[in-house]
Amino acid sequence: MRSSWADSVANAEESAPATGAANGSVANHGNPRPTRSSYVPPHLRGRPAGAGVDAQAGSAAPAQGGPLPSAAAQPSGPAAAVGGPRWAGIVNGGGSGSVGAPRQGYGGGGRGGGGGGGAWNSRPGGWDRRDREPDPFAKAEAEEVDFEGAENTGINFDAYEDIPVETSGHDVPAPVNTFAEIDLGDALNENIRRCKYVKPTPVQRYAIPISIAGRDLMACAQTGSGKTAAFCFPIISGILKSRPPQRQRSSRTACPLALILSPTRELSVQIHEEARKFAYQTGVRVVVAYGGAPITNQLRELERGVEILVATPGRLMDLLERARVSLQNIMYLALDEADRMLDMGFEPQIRKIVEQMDMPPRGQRQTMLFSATFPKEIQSMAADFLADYIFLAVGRVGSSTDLIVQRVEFVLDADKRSYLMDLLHAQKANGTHGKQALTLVFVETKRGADALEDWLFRNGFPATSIHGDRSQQVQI
Ligand SMILES: Nc1ncnc2c1ncn2[C@@H]1O[C@H](COP(=O)(O)OP(=O)(O)OP(=O)(O)O)[C@@H](O)[C@H]1O
Repeated sequence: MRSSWADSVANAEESAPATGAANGSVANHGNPRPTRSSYVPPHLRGRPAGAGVDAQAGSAAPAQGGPLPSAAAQPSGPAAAVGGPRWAGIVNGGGSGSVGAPRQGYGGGGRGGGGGGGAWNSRPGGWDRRDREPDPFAKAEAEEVDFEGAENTGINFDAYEDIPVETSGHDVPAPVNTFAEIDLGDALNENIRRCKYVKPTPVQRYAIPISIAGRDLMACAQTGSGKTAAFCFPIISGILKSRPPQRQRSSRTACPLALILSPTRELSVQIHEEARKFAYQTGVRVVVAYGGAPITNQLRELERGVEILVATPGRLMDLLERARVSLQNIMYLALDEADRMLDMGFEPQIRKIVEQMDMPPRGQRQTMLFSATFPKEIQSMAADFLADYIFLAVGRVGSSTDLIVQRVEFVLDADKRSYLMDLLHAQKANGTHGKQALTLVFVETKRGADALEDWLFRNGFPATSIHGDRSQQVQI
C-alpha cells in the first residue's frame, strides 16, 4: 500500500522543520492569526505532535522561505504567457470591489519568473483553505491494492496511439508528447502524478498547449477521451500564474474566475471531482452547482469562495438572477458536451449566460468549447462565443475495429425488412461453428424497436428490444 501524498508532504516537513517558520511568516503576512490550528485533518491524526497542519500547509508553499516575486515580475494573466492582453483588462477593469488588489503571498512555485507551480500562501484574513481541504485522493488510496507504477485505467491508451487528430486555424501550437513538456507548474504536476496520468491523451496533447498559449479552442472529442483534464489543466495553471483579484470572503456574491458549463448533474459532479484532484493543495477552490438538489448547500459552498465554478445552465441562471454569482471576473469559460446541452434545450440559457450577463466578452476571456459532434448550431455557437479560435478534431476511439467488416448498403424503406431477413437467413446458413450468433439492429424509435421485435419473433427469430434514451436496439 502506498503512503498517501499528504503523508509524504508531512514527512518531508518533519524532516525539515526549520522551513516551517519561514513559511509561516510568508503565509500570514504579518497577520496576527496564529499559524497553528487545533484542527488536525483525518489523514494526519494519530501522528506525533508537530507533524500536523502547519507542516502540510507549509510544504505546499513551494517558495520555501525564498523571496516572493515582485508584483512587477508577475505575469498579469494567462495571456501574459503569450503576450496577449486578455486578463490584464479584467484585473484593471473593476469588479467586486476587490479587483486589482493582488492576491497576497502568491508563491512563485520554484520556477523562475513566478511560474505556474505556485500555490497561494494566504487567504483574506490570513485564512489558508488548504488547512481544511479534504484529500480528494483519499478514497482512491484507501481502495488501492498495489498499482505501483500503473497508469490510471480509465483509458485504453493503446487504442489511442493511432487515433487521427486534425487541427485548423493559424499558428497552431505544437502538440506535446508528455506533460513535462508543458509548463503547468509544480503543484499541478504533483497532482497529475498523483492521478497516475503518465502521458497525455490525444485531446490533451493538442488542447493543453493551445489553451496554455491563450488561444480559444473548439474541440470535437468523444466522451471518455480525457477532456476534463484538457480544459482543467490550463484553467488551474492559468489561475495560479495570473495573480487574480483577491476575493472578499464575506461577499454574498461569488465571483469565480473560471466557469465550466456541463449539461447534467452527473457530469458536473464528475468534473468537480476530477477538478478538485487537479487543484488539490493549490489554493484554487472548485465548487459545483446543479439543479435538482437543494440550493442551500451550494450557496454555502459559494460563500466560502470559488475560483472555478462547475455548473449546469439552469442552476447557474438561478444563481445569477439571485445575484449570488457574478461572472464579471471570468477569465476562462469551458463548455463541455455542448451538443448535448443543445439537445437538452439549454441554448437560450447558455446564450443568456455567455452573452447577456456580466461575463467579459470573447477576446477578453478565454473560451473552450467541447462537443462530440459539430452540427450547425454548434458551429454558430463557436462563431459567436470564440475569438480567432483553433479547431481540433480527435477521432473516435473504438469506432471501428479490424475484427468487424463494415459495409454500407442503400436499401429503400419498403425493402428493409426483407433485406434484414435475407441477412439473418444467410448468417444462419453460413453456420457459426456451434456458437449462437447474436445480431444487433439499431432503429430510430422505441415504437420501431417494438414493432421489429414483434415481426422478427413472428418470423422465427426470437428477439428482445432494448429501449434507451437515444438509440433503440433490437437484439436477435
Ligand atoms: N492522461 C491520462 N492518463 C490516464 N488517465 C486519464 C488521463 N486523462 C484522463 N484520464 C482518465 O480517463 C477517464 C476519462 O477521462 P475524462 O472523464 O476526462 O473524459 P471525458 O472526455 O471528460 O469524459 P466525460 O465526457 O465522460 O466526462 C477518467 O477516469 C480520467 O481520470
